[in-house]
Parts: sequence; structure tokens; C-alpha cells
Amino acid sequence: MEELRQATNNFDMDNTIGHGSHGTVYTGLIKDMPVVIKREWCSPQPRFLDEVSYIQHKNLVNLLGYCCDDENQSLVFEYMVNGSVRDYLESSDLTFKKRISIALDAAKGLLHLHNLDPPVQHKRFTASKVLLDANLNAKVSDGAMLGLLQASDIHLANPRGGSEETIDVYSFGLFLLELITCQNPGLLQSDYEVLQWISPRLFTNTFWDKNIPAETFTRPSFQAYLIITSECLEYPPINRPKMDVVVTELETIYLNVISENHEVSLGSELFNITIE
Ligand SMILES: Nc1ncnc2c1ncn2[C@@H]1O[C@H](COP(=O)(O)OP(=O)(O)OP(=O)(O)O)[C@@H](O)[C@H]1O
Repeated sequence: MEELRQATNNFDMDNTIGHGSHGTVYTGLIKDMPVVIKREWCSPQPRFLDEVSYIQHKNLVNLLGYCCDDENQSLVFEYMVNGSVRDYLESSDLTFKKRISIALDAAKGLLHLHNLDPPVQHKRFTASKVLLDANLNAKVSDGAMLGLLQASDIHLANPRGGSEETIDVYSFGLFLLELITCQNPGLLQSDYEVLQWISPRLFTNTFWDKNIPAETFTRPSFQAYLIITSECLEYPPINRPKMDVVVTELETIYLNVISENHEVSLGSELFNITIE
């Protein structure tokens, strides 16, 4: 704990980079390495590290250490210098290709969690849980953490398969929407509101983020992107694809975007997609 106090100048407000519902997020240097320290006000879970330290993947934000005192537990993560996709989208003109690459990275991170034995569901996947490194590679944060911090049993927190997996896929569909609209559909209260939000935009010029350079779009790729998005948002949930299918689809779209080099005029086509 002393090392963390030194790294954050005794958890000084100047070292704060964010606030989540579970606590405050600080930056600091440990042995000259920039790190992020999440100080959470939950009951300490001594076996926490044992359970999550084995979850490592290049598309998950790595947990580097853990420490708990009487009131707080501090989680040390690698520092993702470009912050969350939600914040980054506000101030960027990312190409369509780059947005797909970010989606693909995030999908691979979620797929890794779902493929664990027993499977782990993220449960609170949003654009603020996808973080970007210096090269805009994306990693999913809080992979297995939230369930473990909230529940006392990993197996109860993360049951095999079942509906929770489809909730992650639904959340991923909302994330895909946010990536190309720069708007946060997660703020909408119900699935009905999400549908009401999407439908008129799909058939007008107001759907996509105007910061996406137009020449980076091609109609087939954009249409394929909307199709996989709509599949993730399907009802009933059983109809939603598994994350391995989502990864495969996004890989195909990504390769097609690389190979297509003709321009399309945005807004000149109506996309025949229905989301039910
Ligand atoms: N490893 C990290 N590297 C860089 N920035 C980070 C890192 N982890 C978190 N952040 C920043 O801190 C903010 C808060 O993160 P946190 O995960 O605590 O909350 P949240 O996802 O915004 O909300 P909540 O957890 O309540 O749903 C993030 O939006 C991000 O900007």
C-alpha cells in the first residue's frame, strides 16, 4: 500500500483521471512505469488475485497488482494512454477501418472471457470499458473484476453460458452502434427506446458520426457492419450470435475494407436493415 501511496502522491486529486461507480481512478508511476490505480470502496476479497490473475489476453487491460486495507481495495492496471473509446470518440475523426479494428479488438477481448472455463461474462460492457493504448489498440477493462468484486463466488458471478452471455452480446451491439454514431445508446432506458432511436436514423443521413471521413466508407462494408450490429441486438436473445461469430464477421468486414478502395457517397443509399 505504501508503494501505491507514493505512486499517487497519497491518492492526490491531481492524480485522478476518472471516477467509476465503484471508486476513483488514479494515475501514477511505479518503478518508472505509468500505471492506473483503481481505488474501490468495497469489502476486500483476499482471494481476488488468485482468481483473476490467470485471466490475461492482449485485448484485456492487464491487472498488474492488487492490494487491500481495511476499507478499500486498490487494483493496479496497465495505463491506456488514450483513455476510453467513449471519451476518445468525442474528439476524433477515426476512419471507418480504425473503428472496425477497435471493434474487433474489443470483440476478441470479450470472446476470450466467454471461452474461459468456466466462462466469464463481463456484465457491464460499454464504450467506457474499452480503452485505447498509444497505437489505438483496444482492450476491454474490468473483464472479470466486476463480478468478483460484487459477488463472493466466481461461479455464481459467472455462470456457464446461458442468458448472461447474450447480455454481453447485446451490450456489444450497442457498442457497435456507438462506434459509428458517436452517441451513447446505452443511456436509453429500454430496448424499445433503443429501437425508437435507431429506426429513423437508419433511413436518414443522421445515423453515422459526421467525423468519420466519408472516403473511408464503402457501402457493402457499412451494410455488413449494420447487419452484425442488428444481429447482436436481436430478440429473442437466443437468436444473437456468439462472440466467435461476431469476431469472424468483423474480421471479414475489416479485410473487405482494406481491399475495397472505391468511394461511396454517404447518405446516398438507404440501408435495408430491420432491428426487431
Ligand atoms: N487502465 C486505464 N487506463 C487509462 N484510463 C483508465 C483506465 N481505467 C480507467 N480509466 C479511465 O477512468 C474512467 C473511469 O473508469 P471506471 O472503469 O472506474 O469507470 P466507468 O467505466 O467510467 O464507469 P463504471 O465502472 O461506473 O461503469 C474511464 O472512463 C477511463 O477514462
